[in-house]
Amino acid sequence: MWLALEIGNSRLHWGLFTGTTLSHTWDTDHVAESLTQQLCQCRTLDDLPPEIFPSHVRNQQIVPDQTPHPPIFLASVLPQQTAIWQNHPHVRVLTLEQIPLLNMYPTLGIDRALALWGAGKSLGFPMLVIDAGTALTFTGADTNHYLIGGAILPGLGLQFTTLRQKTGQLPQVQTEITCLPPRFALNTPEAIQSGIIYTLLAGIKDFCLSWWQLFPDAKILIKGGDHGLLLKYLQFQFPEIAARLIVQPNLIFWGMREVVKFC
Ligand SMILES: Nc1ncnc2c1ncn2[C@@H]1O[C@H](COP(=O)(O)OP(=O)(O)OP(=O)(O)O)[C@@H](O)[C@H]1O
Ligand SMILES: CC(C)(CO)[C@@H](O)C(=O)NCCC(=O)O
Ligand SMILES: [K+]
Repeated sequence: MWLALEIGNSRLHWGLFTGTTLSHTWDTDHVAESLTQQLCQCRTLDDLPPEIFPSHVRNQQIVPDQTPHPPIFLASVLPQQTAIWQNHPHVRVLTLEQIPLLNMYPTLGIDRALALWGAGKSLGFPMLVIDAGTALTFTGADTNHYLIGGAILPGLGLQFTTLRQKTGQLPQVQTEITCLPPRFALNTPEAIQSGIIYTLLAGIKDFCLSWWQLFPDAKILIKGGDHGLLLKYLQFQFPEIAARLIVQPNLIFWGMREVVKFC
């Protein structure tokens, strides 16, 4: 048994594995340093506090009582959080060197590399992964596992938030709406929704088409906290693109499973 921990920009993503079987996933808030010190004392899974091992997972009773604390394999894009966790006796920090993708550059985010590796190893290369997280990223590799590259932009939530924070009179607007706003809007909330959502959808479409120009028929997978919303909007606006995207929220854990096999 082992735990997979991805430290994302907004929150922590956990996976509980038995060998190569991913039995549960859950998300928690980032933890304070004081809590990780408490975590270092935990000897069994049951000792873990509910902030880390929530009751809805514990109550599944997938873990026998007194199960010794399993190793935690950690992938992080937050150096400060990595520093807090790396002294934990059960934590093993994963690095880019452990991922067999070719042509990686030194500052590539490990979340991008792992998601791409997990996707490609499971469903085949060439592969493009769209991660609709705090940041929205595109990351692709060819048949030879050679990183073609990608792109990084502010994610859906961040676009709304920064617009409010960096202007004097723009309000916070809902990111979740039931139907698309009018393209040419006559009120502020809908003007913001129109601007962000239509440009984001056009951008995603354009990246997908460019990918299929390079690799016709190649797969594109989508993950991340905003994948559901974006896919819903895409279905309204570009249904033929939406129909070709494959949703897989657990790509990072698939990537970690591939890498941990060899640890
Ligand atoms: N329960 C939730 N808590 C936080 N964010 C959520 C939640 N549900 C959906 N989201 C959306 O998910 C986005 C963050 O995505 P995700 O949880 O994949 O982030 P992350 O992994 O921390 O970020 P990243 O991997 O980009 O660093 C936010 O824009 C937010 O709107
Ligand atoms: C782009 C993010 C923030 C997405 O989580 C992360 O992968 C990261 O910090 N990447 C480093 C820069 C890069 O991937 O080129
Ligand atoms: K991510």
